[in-house]
Amino acid sequence: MQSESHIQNPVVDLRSVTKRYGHVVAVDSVSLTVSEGEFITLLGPSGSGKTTVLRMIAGFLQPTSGEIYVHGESVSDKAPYERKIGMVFQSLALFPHLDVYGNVAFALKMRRFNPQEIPDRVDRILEIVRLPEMRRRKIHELSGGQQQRVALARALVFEPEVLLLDEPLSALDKKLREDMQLELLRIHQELQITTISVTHDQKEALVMSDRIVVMNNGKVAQASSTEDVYFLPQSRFVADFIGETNFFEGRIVSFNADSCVLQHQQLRVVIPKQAHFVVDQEIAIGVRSERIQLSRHPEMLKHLDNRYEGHIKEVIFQGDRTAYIIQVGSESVKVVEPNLIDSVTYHKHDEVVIGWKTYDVIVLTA
Ligand SMILES: Nc1ncnc2c1ncn2[C@@H]1O[C@H](COP(=O)(O)OP(=O)(O)OP(=O)(O)O)[C@@H](O)[C@H]1O
Repeated sequence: MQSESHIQNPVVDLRSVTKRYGHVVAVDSVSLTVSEGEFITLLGPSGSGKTTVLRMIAGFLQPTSGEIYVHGESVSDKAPYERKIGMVFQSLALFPHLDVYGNVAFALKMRRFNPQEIPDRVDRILEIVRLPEMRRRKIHELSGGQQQRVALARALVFEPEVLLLDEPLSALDKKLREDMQLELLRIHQELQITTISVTHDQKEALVMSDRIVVMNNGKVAQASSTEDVYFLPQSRFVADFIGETNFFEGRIVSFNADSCVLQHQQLRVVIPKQAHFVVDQEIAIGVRSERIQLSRHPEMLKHLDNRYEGHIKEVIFQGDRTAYIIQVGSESVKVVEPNLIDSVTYHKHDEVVIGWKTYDVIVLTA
């Protein structure tokens, strides 16, 4: 799935890595190359194998088969502390009896840095995570966001080649999590450290990453740039996991110049033509909820290739936007609109027309 063309200076390279626990295949033949300075995120539902991949890279777990390389060298026989990898866990794992300085310095002492170098190194990294004045505070005297920064400083202070982040922001409330995402981005831009992060929060993955690796059942479902994962999902799983998508399955019934017509029950949908399509072929398509236009007046959507009449079945107010469930024949279609005025535009039972352009249709290949 991953295009090899953009890979420059590979830092971490997983080659057909599998991890089994008895009959459970936690990670199933994952191959992935991470370039120097890249920020990639492993994204997927609970149990899809994200943490297992990260723990194998860190050296806390051994692959059942396959090989992991860091800077071209196999790391199979290296203990975690020999791998030059910094890691921040969800639990942070800070030492409560040590102050901020002691926690950060610990990472250097453990790696036997010259004691004379330690104070300067700690001070430099505390500047970068913006905690210099907190040096002598105990961990319980810090806010959640500040503790997060200490954990990050401890993972970065020995200048690792790779930074691994295992859901480090998931315990924070939404506002703080968003602030810390930007903070992490800033630090990543400043240090240019190759980073592999794990999350099941799609927004976090989209905000932070250069590339997203979507995992499902221990396998890589798609590894692409953030924009491609969103705009060009390759499978129903990816289109469903990231963003909100309406799916239709049907048969191709006819062809036009650069489009063709899919029959899905009573709905005829004009979709972009692909070279391999033939009449009667069964395919699945998706249409993002935010791409569907909605109006009370059929003439307003006259210009769209795909137009259907229906009525509002449900209104779900979400503050900045409203989701409408619209009954179109026997189908329920979800449409999302931003709230641009001080009231919800449509109400239950309203007769409406919905529509979308041919190129708003995502053809799902898998
Ligand atoms: N020590 C273990 N023994 C048996 N099965 C395990 C073990 N560790 C993980 N698994 C299984 O391996 C699979 C992948 O687990 P993993 O923790 O990597 O998933 P994850 O995507 O990180 O999930 P989450 O988002 O919930 O942390 C799951 O089915 C899990 O139950």
